[in-house]
Amino acid sequence: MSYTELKREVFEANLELQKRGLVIYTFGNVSQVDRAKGVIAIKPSGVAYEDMRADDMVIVDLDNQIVEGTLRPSSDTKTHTHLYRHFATIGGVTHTHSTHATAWAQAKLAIPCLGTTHADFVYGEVPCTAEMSAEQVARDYEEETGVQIVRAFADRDPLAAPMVVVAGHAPFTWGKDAAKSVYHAVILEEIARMAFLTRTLAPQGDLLARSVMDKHYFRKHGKNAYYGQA
Ligand SMILES: O=C(CO)[C@@H](O)[C@@H](O)COP(=O)(O)O
Repeated sequence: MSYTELKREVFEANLELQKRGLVIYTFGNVSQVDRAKGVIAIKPSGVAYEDMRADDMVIVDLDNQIVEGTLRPSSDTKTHTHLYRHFATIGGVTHTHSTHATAWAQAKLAIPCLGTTHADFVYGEVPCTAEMSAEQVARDYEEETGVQIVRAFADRDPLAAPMVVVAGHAPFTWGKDAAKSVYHAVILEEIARMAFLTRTLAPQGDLLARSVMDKHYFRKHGKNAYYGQA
């Protein structure tokens, strides 16, 4: 894929965030990796969606060095590249501050699987990362955000739950490409809203029965050796 094609795909995925109501002003960012070239295209930092053009997307290598572009890459770039380096199967990453997913992140709570809507997309809970140490924050907040996300998936397949809420911050999602990572961001905000409302109605309510979760998730995604550990 040429840089022009990569930037176009990432540009359109970023615009979809705004179309879906997941971001305001300059919040959030989407990227996509070209593993053959060892680069990503990512939204420029601080640029409003309505002012953005495809050529504004910044090409960065996986060591966070700018390869092409005149604008500053997103301030979250190091989190994106950390995920590409550690999750070998992903092709796109999305970060938003969508309201309900961010509320779960700020509450430092994983999003429980309370219904089949959740189970259609995520096997088990949507994890919440552990809080960072003061040393990690001082060292490099964005890189350490990636570290915390990878740690949250130490015993989970990142494709079994292509999303996470970062404690005290907001959600990150991923997928096979930028468009799929945005799709997962839309799904995450909806299941986060449903879980919040469900917990408001029934604070002590039960999780979805494991047999029902298995049926719904495996029907859509198939079963592999990973499952049974979540
Ligand atoms: O997470 C944050 C800030 O907490 C960022 O997503 C948000 O401010 C957008 O930053 P960028 O414009 O991508 O540098």
